[in-house]
Amino acid sequence: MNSLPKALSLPAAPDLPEGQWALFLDIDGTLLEHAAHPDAVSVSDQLRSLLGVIDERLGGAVAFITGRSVEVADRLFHPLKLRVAGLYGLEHRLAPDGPVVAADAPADMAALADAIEAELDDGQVHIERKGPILAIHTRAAPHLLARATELVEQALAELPKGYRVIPGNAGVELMPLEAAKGAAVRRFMAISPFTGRRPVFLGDDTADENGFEAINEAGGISIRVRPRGPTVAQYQLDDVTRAIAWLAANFEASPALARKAS
Ligand SMILES: O=P(O)(O)OC[C@H]1O[C@H](O[C@H]2O[C@H](CO)[C@@H](O)[C@H](O)[C@H]2O)[C@H](O)[C@@H](O)[C@@H]1O
Repeated sequence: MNSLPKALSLPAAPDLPEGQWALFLDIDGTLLEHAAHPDAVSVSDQLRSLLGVIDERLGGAVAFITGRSVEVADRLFHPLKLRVAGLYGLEHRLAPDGPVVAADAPADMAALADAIEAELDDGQVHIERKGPILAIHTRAAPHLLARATELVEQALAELPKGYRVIPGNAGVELMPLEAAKGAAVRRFMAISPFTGRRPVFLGDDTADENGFEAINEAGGISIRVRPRGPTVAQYQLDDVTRAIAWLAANFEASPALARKAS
């Protein structure tokens, strides 16, 4: 990853000029407010319907790029079904009704998860087992974040090469190197209906930085929601509410933007 600039104050995301756009969306912290537990988030009917309209307006050039699995993304947004790169790109569904294709991922982390859980020995820490990815959520026990990070770093040192640790939002995740949002964005940009369009990516986390890099390289627009640390994103939006309002203003409501759709 490029070295990140120190500046935290970015210009606010501008209104987009007329053009052929492709839209990539992170889910948690970007479209959905954070909740105490990963299962406690909810999707409003308005958001579901907004995304459905945008998908139609952009001729299907819309994809979730998320750390959630494709299955969980589908469940959250049901009955809306979009294109998705799940597990940070370790799996993807390139067409809404197409198959979910999974990378040859390294071994399941369940045993490691059990060991870390036993070590933390605290009912308030939630360990999310996502097959080859392990997420430790300390939102309900912030005092355990440092210890959780230490345990995951120790596990990383003992694993074969090919993994990395990424800070999450109120937690930490251990994942294979192949799990990278930038690669997921590039995969979509190489196929219809994304190819030839200018990409926009909204994300809010450290794991989104890699996606922002791919977007910047492609001459697109990278937007970090509520930036709290260094970022390569070009623009910012202050919170989830503003991110959704920006999406609506740029891709749904404006008659000028209706002309942008394919
Ligand atoms: O790439 P994203 O779509 O942003 O997903 C990142 C992770 O999001 C989820 O965890 C985060 O959101 C939870 C619900 O608000 C919150 O409880 C947790 O503290 C956050 O870290 C999800 O559970 C992870 O699997 C995703 O990787």
